[in-house]
Amino acid sequence: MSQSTVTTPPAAVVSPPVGLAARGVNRAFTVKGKELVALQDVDLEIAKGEFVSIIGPSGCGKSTLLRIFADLLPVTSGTPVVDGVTPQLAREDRRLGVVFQSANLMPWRSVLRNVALPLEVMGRSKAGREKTAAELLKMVGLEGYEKHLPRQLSGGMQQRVAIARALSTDPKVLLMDEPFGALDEITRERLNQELMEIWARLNPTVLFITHSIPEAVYLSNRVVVMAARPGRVVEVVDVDLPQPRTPEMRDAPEFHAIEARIRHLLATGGH
Ligand SMILES: Nc1ncnc2c1ncn2[C@@H]1O[C@H](COP(=O)(O)OP(=O)(O)OP(=O)(O)O)[C@@H](O)[C@H]1O
Repeated sequence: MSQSTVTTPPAAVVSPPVGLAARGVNRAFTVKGKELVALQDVDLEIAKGEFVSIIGPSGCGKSTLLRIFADLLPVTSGTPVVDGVTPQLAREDRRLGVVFQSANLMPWRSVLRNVALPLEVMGRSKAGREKTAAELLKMVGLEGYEKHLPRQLSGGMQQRVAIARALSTDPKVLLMDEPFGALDEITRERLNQELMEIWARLNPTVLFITHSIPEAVYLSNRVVVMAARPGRVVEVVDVDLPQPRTPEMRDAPEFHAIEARIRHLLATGGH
């Protein structure tokens, strides 16, 4: 083969590996005979290991998009990609962890046995799954609470258990739907900090839904701003702040400038 026939490698080889992607994703619902467009032409590429938040008004399709990635909802058209494969494959291969606003713990199971549940379903040995669960509980700051029942924990502690459970299968992708939305501001900021530490340590791809602009800015590499009717992406804002994030950064002018940009996009819907 002569030099002149050597071609450059295809783009797929040189572009960063895909953590999450939506390619031309549409999702409609029929409500009382009328079509409701929950997501219109959503295009999004999130690299492996990136932390991306979604913010937008109620009904703009944030949860719909997350549910599509979680394989809880099919698309009407378009292609969702999770860790390089389909949502279904990613779920079956246990590459996905999901955390919702409500911890959804089993009330009769101890904290340890709640965290170990996905591993139990996978058929992991009792000793193995309890060891993993205990390590994860330590990581989320709940060492010593293994034998407690969920009702004996505060809301913030219950969400920590839910995060530990989502991490139990060592997922490559973590989908979080307003996980701290029901918590008070102090607890929320503490959990933001802990989540940052977990992310730095395990480096999963994270998609995080929030209604809080400071939370989105503090946690993320990028913030996806959405608008409603039809649900669509308005702009993806880069958060050009150094890592690791520290609480003092919340008071920096750069932080406030990014917050102001997002607030403007939310107010105008990008117009
Ligand atoms: N299963 C469903 N059947 C009919 N309509 C639905 C269904 N799920 C969502 N929708 C509609 O799709 C739109 C987007 O809903 P979605 O829950 O994704 O919004 P959201 O941005 O997450 O809102 P919020 O911030 O209030 O949680 C809304 O108008 C909602 O009513």
